[in-house]
Amino acid sequence: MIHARGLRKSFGDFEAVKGIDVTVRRGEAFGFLGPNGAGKSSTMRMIAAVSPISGGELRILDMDPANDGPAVRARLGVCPQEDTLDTELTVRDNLFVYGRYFGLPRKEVRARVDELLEFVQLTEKADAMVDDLSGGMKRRLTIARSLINGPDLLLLDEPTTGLDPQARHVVWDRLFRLKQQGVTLVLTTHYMDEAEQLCDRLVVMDKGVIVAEGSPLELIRTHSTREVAELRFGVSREGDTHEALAEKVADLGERVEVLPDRLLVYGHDGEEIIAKVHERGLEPAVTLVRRSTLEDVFLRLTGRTLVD
Ligand SMILES: Nc1ncnc2c1ncn2[C@@H]1O[C@H](COP(=O)(O)OP(=O)(O)OP(=O)(O)O)[C@@H](O)[C@H]1O
Repeated sequence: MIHARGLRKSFGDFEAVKGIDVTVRRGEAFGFLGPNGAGKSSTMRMIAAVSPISGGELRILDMDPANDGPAVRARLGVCPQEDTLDTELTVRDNLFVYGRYFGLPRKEVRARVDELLEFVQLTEKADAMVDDLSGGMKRRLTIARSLINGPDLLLLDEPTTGLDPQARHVVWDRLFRLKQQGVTLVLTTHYMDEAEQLCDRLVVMDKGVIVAEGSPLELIRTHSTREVAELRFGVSREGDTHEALAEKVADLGERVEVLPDRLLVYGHDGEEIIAKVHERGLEPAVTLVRRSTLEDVFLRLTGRTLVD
């Protein structure tokens, strides 16, 4: 579905995407995970055939977006990061008008609109104006709009950014269903939980390059340990900076990370690590054992958290 080799994007002297290789296969959910400014949106815009590539090679649906832009775009569904719904139209008309842009016959669009409203659970809002919808509903409407042409490939740029937890789960549920229906999904996100929930395979991007690639599980297995013991210390005694505390527990795990508010000790058995911390007379105010996540992978590979 997507084949990119050495793909680059520059804005003047600034190189936002520095030669990345990406392959997306039919039917998979593929993610670009990375913090703000990693180059995810720039990549997505090239894939959507709306931004010319600055270098390398890119084929979308076995076509060249530079020469076959309209043909590529006709087979894509695009859910952009910003809300681009038409506020002067009703929910139903937003879909109807968009469907007509693709040259679909009226009758066919009408049936498709009803089907999509049902799918994104907005049938009851069909005649409401867009401004009267919640953020989550608007996002679902944008997803419905991106599906109007029955796309082979659906591109979603940060599909749940700005939504509250419940609204995010509803969007995830819909995307999950699309995946089950065999739609190829390509999404960008800076939420590691979103990447873990939805993506079969993903690349971790930072500063325009790909720093890791694989399934969420493979990435975690390759770049992190099974468990993580989180230690939060209260007001520390003189000399007990986080760095000093980190040294005192360094041998308890395979690796220790120092964050502004806590220490992360990576190892096989988090409970055992915490027991040993106590044995040494160190008394963290709060402890937590959890499994490793993609956030830990990112931290390992870049020395920063995704939120940073
Ligand atoms: N049109 C543009 N002109 C100049 N610089 C740009 C342009 N678009 C993006 N950039 C720069 O390219 C870099 C990558 O931006 P991009 O939007 O691709 O990142 P991102 O990973 O999608 O981040 P975000 O989550 O903030 O969208 C940033 O430093 C950004 O400032």
